[in-house]
Amino acid sequence: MEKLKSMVPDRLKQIVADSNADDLHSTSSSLLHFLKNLSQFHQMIRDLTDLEAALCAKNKDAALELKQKANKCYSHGDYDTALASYSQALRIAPTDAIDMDKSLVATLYLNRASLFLKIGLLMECIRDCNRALQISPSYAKAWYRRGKANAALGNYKDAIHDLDVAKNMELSLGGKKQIESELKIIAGQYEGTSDRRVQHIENGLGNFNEPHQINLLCVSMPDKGRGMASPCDIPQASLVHKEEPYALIILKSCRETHCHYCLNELPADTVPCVSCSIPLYCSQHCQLQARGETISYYRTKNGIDDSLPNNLKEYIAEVTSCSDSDPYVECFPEHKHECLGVHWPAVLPSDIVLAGRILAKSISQRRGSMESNLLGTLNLSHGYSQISPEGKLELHIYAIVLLFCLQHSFSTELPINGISLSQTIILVSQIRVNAMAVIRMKSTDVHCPPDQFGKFSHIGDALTSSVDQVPVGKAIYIAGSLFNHSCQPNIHAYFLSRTLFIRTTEHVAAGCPLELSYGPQVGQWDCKDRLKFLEDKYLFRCQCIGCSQLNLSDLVLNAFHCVNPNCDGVVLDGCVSNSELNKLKNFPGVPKMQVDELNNAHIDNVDHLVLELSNNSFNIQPGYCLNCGSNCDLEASHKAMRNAWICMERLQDAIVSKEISTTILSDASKGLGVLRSILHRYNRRIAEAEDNLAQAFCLVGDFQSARDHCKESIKILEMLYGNDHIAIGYELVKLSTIQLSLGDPHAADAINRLGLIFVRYHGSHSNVVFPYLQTLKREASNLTQ
Ligand SMILES: C[S@@+](CC[C@H](N)C(=O)[O-])C[C@H]1O[C@@H](n2cnc3c(N)ncnc32)[C@H](O)[C@@H]1O
Repeated sequence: MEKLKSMVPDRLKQIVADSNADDLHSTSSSLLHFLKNLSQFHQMIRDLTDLEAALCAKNKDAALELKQKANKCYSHGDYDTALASYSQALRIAPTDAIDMDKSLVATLYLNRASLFLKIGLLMECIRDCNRALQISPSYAKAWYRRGKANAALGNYKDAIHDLDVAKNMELSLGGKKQIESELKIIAGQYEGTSDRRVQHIENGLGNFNEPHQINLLCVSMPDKGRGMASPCDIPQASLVHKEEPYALIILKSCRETHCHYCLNELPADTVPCVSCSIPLYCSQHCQLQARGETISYYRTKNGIDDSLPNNLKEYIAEVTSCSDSDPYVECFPEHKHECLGVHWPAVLPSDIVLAGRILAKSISQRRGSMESNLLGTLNLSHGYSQISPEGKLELHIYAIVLLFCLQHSFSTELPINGISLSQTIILVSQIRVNAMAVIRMKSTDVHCPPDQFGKFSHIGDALTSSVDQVPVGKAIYIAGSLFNHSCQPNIHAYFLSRTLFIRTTEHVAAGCPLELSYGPQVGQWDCKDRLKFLEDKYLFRCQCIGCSQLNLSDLVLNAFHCVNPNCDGVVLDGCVSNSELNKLKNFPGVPKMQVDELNNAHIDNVDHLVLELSNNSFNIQPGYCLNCGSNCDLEASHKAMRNAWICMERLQDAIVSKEISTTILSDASKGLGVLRSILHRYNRRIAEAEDNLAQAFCLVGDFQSARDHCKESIKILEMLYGNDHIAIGYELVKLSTIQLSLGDPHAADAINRLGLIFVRYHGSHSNVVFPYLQTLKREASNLTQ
């Protein structure tokens, strides 16, 4: 890309740099004309679309090699490597490949099923047997393994059926005898037990039904374009919006860990794409939705003996039909056009591949050339004119490259000309402004990751955990795109599988705008950092209340301590004070801060500040205490802060490597002392340092110190975010697990409080979004019993 960009003549670069949304037709045509005459451009397209050169095509020889490696590791007891190798072999094995008279894919599923049986992953074993049987219904060994796993699950009736079928399919006399003796044992176990049948369901999308009856209003806002507003008073934690994505894509960083369709974490029994080696799915259901095809399309000859009793024939039919839990929902198979073994979808940036999915959907829905009203249908805003000259050139080139790649799937249905190119450029600009980051909540044990059953391990009596938000995908939600941003949002967006849910986090009065955060929030960053982020990433200058009116958090978040030891006032840095002054300039004459807010914040001696505010003569000067006016040497303070922070960075590295030495810990504790002496007591860095020390003390097993630091961190965050913010909920997870480790009964209060915060943000979905909540509640009730 960089090379192509550098080859564009300056004259053309200038034309593109000056372009606006209305003349893209001509600028893109000029660039297309130039690139079409460039051999390097054609080479790049060949590299991206040539089947021979692609790394994503299936490869039988490589799959066989991996199968051998996996078998060897399995027999040597190296189960982790064996599992990884079977899964990789499945990923690259051509679906129609035959190995020793059997479907290679069916054999690989069976071998992986044997491994799952060995390591006790019984449901995974059964699912893999089902997959092998869907391809080869007369595969005796697959019926046998299935029977063993069913027996181990206490699912005796099915186990007997499985082994009965296996006995009928087995050709060797010795094999038949062995199965017979197993059958006798299982029949003995079955006698006297009540018939309980474990459901063999595939992984797949859950059903998250919760009705929402509020029809929101789409209104026009003077400074933000269209936006959503409430037609009536809406109570806190109400579900106000639910939507499936128009198009969605997984982030590159999650390709190996999350399902490419539903974006849930991958189980051990991953299902690969049927015709290329890129996507991994959690189930055949997801594979089918994404590709429109599953392995059952590659079924070998049935080979079922007609003389089998009818009940067994019915049983075979039931098992070997597609065993997905959810019926196939007719939808656009979003990966199909990418799935030709070519590797442009793996190489191009996610938003370009997402644009490809939207274009492909539009072509296949209309079965004709790209409709001129595609963008009208989406009706999304874009910020093309605000994009930098460099960015505009890149967008032009990507649009051309994408259309050439897509033409391999759609040929004449997709003409490449000024019209299609200008639409693609606008489409990518719309994606940049409107795509939502799909986030998953991830709980991590400070000591070890959860085991394969999702349980958290205990080290001694310690159970210490933290919660992170991990972006896993990007998606366009058409109605969801109409919600504007606020750094002090009153709604919260979250995702279950692919579905977007939006919930109020406070009572919203009729007519009020409903605004969510596109990322930055008051309490997390100061105003200048939030404005910069939103301008860089979303191309707009934020007009939300947090960025236009003074608030306590923005003043103290990055502030220094007053040099006067008796004063608790705020000393602002140059750039912070500029952005705070801008708020006053843009909104003169309005009392910006509530006296209550300041009093609640327990900042002593703030009367002076409040007085000046209400007189509209508020004077913010960098380096001067807002309370007593003392001057602080900002340069020296910065230097001292940087030095102290070096100790904290060493501690952070040690936490990552889990090697905490006494020296590193004591240096970091001293560093915290320095930070406390130079930074304002509600400076966010102190909270971060306290949190780092809490984690480090957890790791060395000093839970009392960990608890003290965690509490200090929470006190600061409460000041910055407010008491009931989700950020406090995350910190309470840490605090409560430390308290549980100590047997401290206050854990129950912390868990109760965090439960209420999670309900405020996720309503009835709290336990689904954060399954660990139930574990915590159980632990808390054990403690109080
Ligand atoms: C996802 S769209 C939201 C809907 C948009 N207002 C519309 O009319 O389609 C994002 C765009 O809305 C506008 N916007 C959203 N939040 C804003 C805010 N806090 N301040 C200013 N503009 C905002 C910006 O133009 C931004 O690029």
